[in-house]
Amino acid sequence: MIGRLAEVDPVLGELEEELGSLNSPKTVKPCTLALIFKQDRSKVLLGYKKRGFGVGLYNGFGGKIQHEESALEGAKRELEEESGLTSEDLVKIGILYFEFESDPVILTAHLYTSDRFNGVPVETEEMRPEWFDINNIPFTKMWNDDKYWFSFAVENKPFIARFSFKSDLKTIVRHNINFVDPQLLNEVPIWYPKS
Ligand SMILES: CNc1ncnc2c1ncn2[C@@H]1O[C@H](COP(=O)(O)OP(=O)(O)OP(=O)(O)O)[C@@H](O)[C@H]1O
Repeated sequence: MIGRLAEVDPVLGELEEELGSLNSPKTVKPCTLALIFKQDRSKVLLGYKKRGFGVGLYNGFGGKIQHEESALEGAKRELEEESGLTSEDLVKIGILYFEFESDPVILTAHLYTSDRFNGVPVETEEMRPEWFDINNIPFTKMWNDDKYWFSFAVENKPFIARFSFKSDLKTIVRHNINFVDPQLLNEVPIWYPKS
């Protein structure tokens, strides 16, 4: 049977098959990622990661989705934990699949944006928040995939993308990006890890 992702692109279909197969050696790590904009979208809030995966890089706010939590619930929780902000208006704008050479884990990032939020950004143990002008995003200090998709999030163009990294976590050996119907973003399963 052809799955929802295979309908979009065969490269995503392979991934869907691997993640959906009970015998697959691949395992998934579902994460969230939230980008908060000023209401006129002139600035975006990024966090400088002080520890853990992606330390030393600027990124949106997010982390692992807990078992049985929805992606949206996880996105709201992680946003609050890492930035001190709350938002009732997170809109899903993308799904990113990341693979790393010689690593069976496929990291998925469920990407949300919002230009309405409550609170004032606070520095936490994990992140130091900073507003950036939308025309001056610090791509050289971010994950290398970000420059490929960031503008689509800013412009509200729903997409699904897949990136394959070398084990240096820097070199992208293959990538593909597909614009999709926004409805599809909510239909693709989260594929919680098997145990
Ligand atoms: C490879 N290219 C990448 N490009 C852009 N963003 C990336 C990324 N790879 C991971 N991310 C994001 O980085 C955060 C990790 O979150 P992080 O909190 O460190 O996860 P961690 O496993 O430690 O979970 P806990 O927060 O402890 O639950 C999470 O938002 C995830 O979407």
